[in-house]
Amino acid sequence: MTAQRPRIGVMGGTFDPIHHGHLVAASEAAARLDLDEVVFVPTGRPWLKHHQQVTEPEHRYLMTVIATASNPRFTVSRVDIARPGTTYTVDTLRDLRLERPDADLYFITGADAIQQILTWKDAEKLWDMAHFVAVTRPGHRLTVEGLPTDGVTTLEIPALAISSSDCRRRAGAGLPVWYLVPDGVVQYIAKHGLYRGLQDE
Ligand SMILES: Nc1ncnc2c1ncn2[C@@H]1O[C@H](COP(=O)(O)OP(=O)(O)OP(=O)(O)O)[C@@H](O)[C@H]1O
Ligand SMILES: O=C(O)c1ccc[n+]([C@@H]2O[C@H](COP(=O)([O-])O)[C@@H](O)[C@H]2O)c1
Repeated sequence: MTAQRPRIGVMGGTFDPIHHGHLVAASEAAARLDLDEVVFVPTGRPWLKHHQQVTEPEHRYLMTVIATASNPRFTVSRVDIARPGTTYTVDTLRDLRLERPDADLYFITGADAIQQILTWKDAEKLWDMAHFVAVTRPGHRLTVEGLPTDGVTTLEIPALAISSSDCRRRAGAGLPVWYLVPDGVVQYIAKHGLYRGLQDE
């Protein structure tokens, strides 16, 4: 009998900060697609967010570690923050495949991100590197029109109308972010004074 290849979810994001919407997306994808692990990959320099100020990678990485620490199936990778220059998913998947040649990768994206995927660098190469899991997100229509049908699975997940930009705005305005992000992340934001005095993006 041949051993089954490990099934690894990849949750890429800027995570500025990581919030419960990200965690529910990863948890639901893991349960429904029978994933052995979900690797969270904080971006280094996300090119589609060049119009906004992005918190330094080490803070975003540490918040992601704090948020995922209690889940034995969740891990965090430094591949994107360790690579100099702009972050592209084609490089993320190449690096992860080198680290885990034995595994099948499932890249998890929200409805907003999947809509843009054809504009991503080397988009045509992505379908051979991973299977894509497009999850529902409040305020965004989930459509996979024009994408290869065998390359993408759509998944309805519990709706959490949370965004990192709203969390940043709230923290900047002195409003609570309790229960939008994990408790340890609330404390990390306060400890390091993140998003304080943030201008409107
Ligand atoms: N509430 C949510 N429900 C489902 N998916 C989400 C949710 N929030 C983010 N995602 C998905 O998680 C991935 C990473 O998102 P990202 O780190 O950019 O967070 P964000 O909340 O969209 O940030 P920002 O508000 O700064 O744009 C993307 O694929 C995004 O679509
Ligand atoms: O490869 C690209 O060109 C590309 C463009 C935009 C976003 N991505 C990836 O999509 C994931 C979510 O990105 P974001 O900007 O919504 O946080 C993250 O892993 C990014 O690296 C990738």
